[in-house]
Amino acid sequence: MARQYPIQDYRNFGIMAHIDAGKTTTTERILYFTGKSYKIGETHDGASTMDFMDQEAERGITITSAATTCFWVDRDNKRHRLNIIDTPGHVDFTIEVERSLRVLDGAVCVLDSNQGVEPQTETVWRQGDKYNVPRIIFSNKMDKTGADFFMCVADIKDKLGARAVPLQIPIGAESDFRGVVDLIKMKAYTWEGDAKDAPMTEGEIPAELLDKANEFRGLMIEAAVEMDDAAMEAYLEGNEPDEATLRKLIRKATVTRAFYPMMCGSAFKNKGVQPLLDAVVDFLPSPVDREAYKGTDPKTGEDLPRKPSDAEPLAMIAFKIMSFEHVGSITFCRIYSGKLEQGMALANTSRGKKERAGRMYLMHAADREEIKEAFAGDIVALQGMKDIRTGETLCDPNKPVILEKMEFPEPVINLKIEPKTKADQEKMAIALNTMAVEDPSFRVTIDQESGETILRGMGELHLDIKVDILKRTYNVEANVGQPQVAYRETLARPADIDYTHKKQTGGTGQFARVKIKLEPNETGKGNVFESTIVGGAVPREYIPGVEKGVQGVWDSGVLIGFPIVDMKVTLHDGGFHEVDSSAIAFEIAARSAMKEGCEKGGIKILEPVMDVEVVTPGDFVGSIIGDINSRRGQIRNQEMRGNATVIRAYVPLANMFGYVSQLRSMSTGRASYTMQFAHYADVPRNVAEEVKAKYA
Ligand SMILES: Nc1nc2c(ncn2[C@@H]2O[C@H](COP(=O)(O)OP(=O)(O)OP(=O)(O)O)[C@@H](O)[C@H]2O)c(=O)[nH]1
Repeated sequence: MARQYPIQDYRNFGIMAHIDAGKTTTTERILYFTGKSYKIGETHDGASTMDFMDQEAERGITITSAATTCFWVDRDNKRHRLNIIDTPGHVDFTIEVERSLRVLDGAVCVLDSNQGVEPQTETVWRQGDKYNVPRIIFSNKMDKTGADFFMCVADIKDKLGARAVPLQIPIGAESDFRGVVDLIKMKAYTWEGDAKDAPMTEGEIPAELLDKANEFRGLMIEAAVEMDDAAMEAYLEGNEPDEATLRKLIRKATVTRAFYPMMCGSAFKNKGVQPLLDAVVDFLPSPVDREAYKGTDPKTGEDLPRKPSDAEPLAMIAFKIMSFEHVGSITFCRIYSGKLEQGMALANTSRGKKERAGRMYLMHAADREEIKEAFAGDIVALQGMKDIRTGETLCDPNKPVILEKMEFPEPVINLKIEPKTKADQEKMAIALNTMAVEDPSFRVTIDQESGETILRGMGELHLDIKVDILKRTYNVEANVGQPQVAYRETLARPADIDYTHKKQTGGTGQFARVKIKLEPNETGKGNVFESTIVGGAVPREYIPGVEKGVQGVWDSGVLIGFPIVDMKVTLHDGGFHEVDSSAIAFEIAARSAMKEGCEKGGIKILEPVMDVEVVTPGDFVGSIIGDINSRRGQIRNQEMRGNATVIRAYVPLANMFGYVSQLRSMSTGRASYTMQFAHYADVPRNVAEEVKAKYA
């Protein structure tokens, strides 16, 4: 069967926003208007269709990024296939935002018209910049008290340094918000009442808005004609581009990110959503509007870009793995090139494994549709993949390629967890394994010495939710410890060690001698092991044993039991015994040499430092700054955002526990904060003593 929809008519897009700007509501209205969602669910009453996990519905935030397929008919009666990728807005889940941005072609950035650009709007905006994602801005909540569209336009320039070009202006605001003026058509679109089935009525622009509409239409046209010399010339001669040309120019500007079209409405009151869908189709890129996707040849390491075409060999990225009741694990993939058919053999080139395409689905908001084949540009859900992780490439085994990888941040918080019974122990192991596969920013480790299970994640809330899932979805009874900072250890000074491991107790003895040099590596460069042995002082087959010993010490740490980072180890000499040497002997020797070397060179403790942003009314600035200082924080800057003050600071994570409630009580609940991992830094001497006393 051939493809049903030309790739040019696909729109793979996401919706991004600060928490509570209305992303979920906007998504649901889109699903309603595209005819796929039959019931409008409100986020906070648990009936939402996108937020289908209990934990999300209860907390009223979106954690998972589900992909949803729907269709929109444009003004020429052409059906377009929309794949919506939901992205969460909470800082603890930036990883979800990043992975969504990696696989979508465009995005709608939802603002709260009363708040303008909020801290997380800024974060997701910058992430969008990182992945070159074209965007449309939707100024939502125009019905809310204090809603101000023009403030939002200015805010985007001030805070994001981005050029927003309104394609609409609002008709009324706050409780008087009635609709929008379309500056391309120069018509008014209004909705009578707030019902979801209220018809959209086209009419003339209200007289009192005509001047403003003309002013903004002028600005829009000026911005658009910059995209084309002929159009610019014609415009300078007094000829405005016609409607079709204007759309074409705006599309070009959007796709190349010359500017960001700006729309407005109220998702909640069902106003402005249909024009937003028209804009998605008119201006956001289709898969073919983006450059060829970067890839490398797994054998040669050479560049091997893949064009968005069915004629190219199959290549896709697994961007999300989720388990569903009765179905098991589902792998969401974006097909970049080629055609996928049921039963096809696949290569996971990132992992060097074979897979087979079993059942395949298109996911709609509440149901799924089984399909037999899929094409370049599609987002498909595959059932029954054997061994795959987020970010890995699946492709035609005869035309192997590895598509560009995703970056995952290191977890900064640890949580000890202890199952209550033996039965819980077994359930927990299976559950944690599934959860770690689903979320690459969540890791599980078993402490080698104590045998304890440690959950590692991006923040308190992140791990809180994992524990919740464990208890409720998997029915595991467990005792949970206090969240702990994920410290790191690193070498202070170089050290050279000559170590001999010798044992002679009946039977075969053990012998291994290693000479290793330990050096601090550049910050952030990670651990490196190198062997410069040439003359066979350590036979080649024993070198992996040495590396294993070194790695073991890196993993377990030597001072406080946290992993060692940024250390370079060079094996440059050694010795062996014809009979008594073995890989194990060399591993033991390397381990002891490492411990001796770390002691000689000295170990420093590193702690994660967070980039914290507090938004507060002016009255509380003094006490908030005082408090940050007392948390060993370092104020970076302070500026006004609307009528609020924004304080940015670096604060050690260790001193951020329970900050929510402290901030709340300092500001009578009016200040809010967000934070994300910034970097690791040396722990001051007095604090190091405390940390040692606690963990050593
Ligand atoms: N007045 C008004 N309220 C809205 C509008 N859109 C959404 N809301 C409300 O704002 C709140 C947050 O909306 P959500 O859609 O859950 O926002 P979100 O951005 O998905 O939030 P997270 O999932 O937590 O990131 C809810 O109480 C909505 O009912 C709107 O257009 N006008």
